[in-house]
Amino acid sequence: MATTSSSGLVYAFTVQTHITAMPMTMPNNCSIRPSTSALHMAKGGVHGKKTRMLQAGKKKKKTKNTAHPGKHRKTSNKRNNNTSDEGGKKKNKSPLSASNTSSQPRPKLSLLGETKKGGPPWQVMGERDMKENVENEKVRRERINSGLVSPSEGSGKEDKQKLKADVTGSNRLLKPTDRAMLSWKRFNPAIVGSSDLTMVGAYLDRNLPPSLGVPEVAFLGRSNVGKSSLLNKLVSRAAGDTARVGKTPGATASVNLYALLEQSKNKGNNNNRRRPDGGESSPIIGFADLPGFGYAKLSKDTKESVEEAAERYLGRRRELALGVLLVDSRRVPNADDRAVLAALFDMGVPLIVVATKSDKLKINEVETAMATIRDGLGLPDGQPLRVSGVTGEGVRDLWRIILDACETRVNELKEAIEEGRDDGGSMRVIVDEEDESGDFYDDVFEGDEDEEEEDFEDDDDVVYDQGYDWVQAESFGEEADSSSGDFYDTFYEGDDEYEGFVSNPNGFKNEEMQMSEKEAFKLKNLRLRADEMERRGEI
Ligand SMILES: Nc1nc2c(ncn2[C@@H]2O[C@H](COP(=O)(O)OP(=O)(O)OP(=O)(O)O)[C@@H](O)[C@H]2O)c(=O)[nH]1
Ligand SMILES: [Mg+2]
Repeated sequence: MATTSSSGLVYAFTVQTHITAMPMTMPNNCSIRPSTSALHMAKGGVHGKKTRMLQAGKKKKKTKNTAHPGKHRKTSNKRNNNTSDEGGKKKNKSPLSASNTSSQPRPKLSLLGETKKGGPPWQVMGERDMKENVENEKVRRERINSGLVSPSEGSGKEDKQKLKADVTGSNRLLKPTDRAMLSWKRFNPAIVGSSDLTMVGAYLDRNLPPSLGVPEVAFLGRSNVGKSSLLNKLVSRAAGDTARVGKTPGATASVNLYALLEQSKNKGNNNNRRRPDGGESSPIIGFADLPGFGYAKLSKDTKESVEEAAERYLGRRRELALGVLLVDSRRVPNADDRAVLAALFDMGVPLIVVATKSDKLKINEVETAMATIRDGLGLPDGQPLRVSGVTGEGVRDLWRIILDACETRVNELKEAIEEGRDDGGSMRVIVDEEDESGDFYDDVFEGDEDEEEEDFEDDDDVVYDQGYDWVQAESFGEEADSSSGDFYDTFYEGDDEYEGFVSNPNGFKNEEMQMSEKEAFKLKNLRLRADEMERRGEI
């Protein structure tokens, strides 16, 4: 029943009369380049010949392209683990471009949202697949009725065993040390709270922020576009629940790294930073709030170092799963926006463009505003995604895209490791041996199982995969009022010496069991659904 992806992970289990798990390949499948015209509108051009990434229109120093080509190749290849020394042989290459290295594979660039015209960008199962599933189920039932299969198969026992074997098998493809990368899979945005987000630090030096060992999502866009507010909104599920994501002019003048922590059973209690075994909560997704570009008030030097920090992060951060480019929904995209889009594209960073402050648009302005951004940036249908850091519009969709992108990035890294293109590096988090018992996770998951039963009782079309059942959760996305801004005062306080996460993984010793239980539950749910279809005479 469960299908494994080409890279071995058990993938999306999409329900809606869907009996078979489908690979969730959204980001790679949706690969699309921005239209050529849009790219060429970016000052400096697509290939970065004349532009630094965050400085649209600025001329690049010649020496960077000619005298030391290898320097930039090294930079650009970090993300893709490319050690080729052919740098400089080809002309017109972006110093940040991984795409121009011929001999090494690179992650496919994706602009999310291309999958289905008019439909959500994450739609993964077409009508044909659904029909096929229904046909398969039909055949299975006929076989049961005609006595061709054993009662145990009819009761789903064999299916369950196969499912378990599939899940277990694909889990085994991951080394225990890699499993920490999958922690986000159990994350449920429906119950996230601001206390789950912690600042790791602000970085403006030559080094990259410390690795959290988990996939990361970067927010970038013009200054004041709403990056921090949106990040806030992602983790603030109720009115007044605001994370400490900074806002003072130029506050985001460094790469501010946040960690979303694993969720504990008793939500909303700050003391739950500690697990029952005394260890600290581990991160499951990293969020980088990148410096806003186009911020006129910064001095030239500061601006340059800020841009360099962002550029370094984007070009080298191997765990970067998704870039979220924010544009103000009321404005026409400018050269900066296009240059950043082109640079991200060139670096092979999967990308979603979101139009912020959608609450400020009147209903009759929405369509035109979105079309203006789409045309201005050469985006595919379905983009930009409309979001509001005030009302929470688009936040659910963004979460889904983020989680999908995390999955894809983990798979890419895993493949790279398996093929010897990557040594694992910082994503290989050391597993704490004391966690072997898995008691903590038994405890956590006991409660979740019940929640799931409730969620899937209804007859609505449910589309979920790998625990993305939050799509249905009613508690999610409560409309909240605007954040006051007071909390920004404490933005930098006390965070300087933060060092909780880097070597604090806990692995998923019990993950096999949890996943097979989860899959078994889904199977049960599918059977109920199939029964209902049969009752209605649909199969
Ligand atoms: N109405 C409305 N206002 C918003 C929204 N998002 C942000 N704002 C406001 O826009 C201003 C800038 O928001 P920030 O989130 O600080 O923007 P930023 O992109 O992080 O800015 P920098 O860190 O300076 O780059 C603040 O006054 C926010 O309250 C939104 O969705 N709707
Ligand atoms: Mg900010």
